[in-house]
Amino acid sequence: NMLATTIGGRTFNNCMMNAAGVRCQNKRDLDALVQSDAGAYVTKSATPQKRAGNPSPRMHTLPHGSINSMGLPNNGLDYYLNYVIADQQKRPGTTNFLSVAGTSLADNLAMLHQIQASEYTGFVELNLSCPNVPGKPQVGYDFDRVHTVLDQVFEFYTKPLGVKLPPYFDLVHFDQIAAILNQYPLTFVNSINSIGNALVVDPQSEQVVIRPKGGYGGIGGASVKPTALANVRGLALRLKPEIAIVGTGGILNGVDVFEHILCGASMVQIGTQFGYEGIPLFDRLAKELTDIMKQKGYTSIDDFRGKLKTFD
Ligand SMILES: O=C(O)c1[nH]c(=O)[nH]c(=O)c1Cl
Repeated sequence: NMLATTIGGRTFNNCMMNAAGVRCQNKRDLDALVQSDAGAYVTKSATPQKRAGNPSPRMHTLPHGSINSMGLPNNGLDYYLNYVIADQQKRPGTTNFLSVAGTSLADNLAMLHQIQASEYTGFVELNLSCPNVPGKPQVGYDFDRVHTVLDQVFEFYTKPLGVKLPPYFDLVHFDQIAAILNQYPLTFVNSINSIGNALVVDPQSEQVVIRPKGGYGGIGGASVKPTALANVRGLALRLKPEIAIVGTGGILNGVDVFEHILCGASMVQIGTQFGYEGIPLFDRLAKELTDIMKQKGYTSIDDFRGKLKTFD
């Protein structure tokens, strides 16, 4: 079909899925994704143990996007690992994404050892970009740390793995992170996570809109699309072809999916808008994207992936 895509030798019948953290924290949410037209699902980023996360209000939505400082609330790795293993037994041949976000290198390594030893055969998304754990810097902004983490992970981890990156805002940083990532057998890179530590103010109440960190949180939604596309394109132009790109950020409509693919994405993830719209989003986006492709005479996303033109 027109929306099929392949990453790491696995074929998905739809190049669209949820972004980690949105409507994917419990079995009910994940079952809804399994039943939907999404090409895959990703589970809420897991820590080794169940975690309550930051105090509420910790998420706020606005016309042009969302701000969140959830603080990694999740049911713990066992919950999600059991879910994805049960699902792969029920639906052999399907591939999904298990997201892990340890708050320390030791936690990340422990979780990956557990997954390596398990019968899980799907993808792992190693989240190096959570901006909301108080006192914890984003690994993705410390290039030496990224090197260390990936060195230690690939000492033992042999199953398909990708990393979730924060947005970068300097072409030199695209060069630097790509030079590191190209040294590893990564299956994919997911770009971007929310734009971290933004501040939303309510002028009427003269107050911030979320409790944690004095109101600071990660931004998602329409306003981050130009940054998301810049990162998808920046990585597509620099990463070795074996590393697929998952494009995340600012997708509301089919045309936004089209733009992410044009910039080099093989799969796209939708967060903020999926939070608003729920499961019907995937049918709407599939129809809108298919219509765009038909108007342009494309029959597969391979026809235009990465083919963004410049003026020269
Ligand atoms: O606060 C969160 O749970 C969170 N929020 C985000 O916007 N990105 C992340 O990776 C995570 Cl882990």
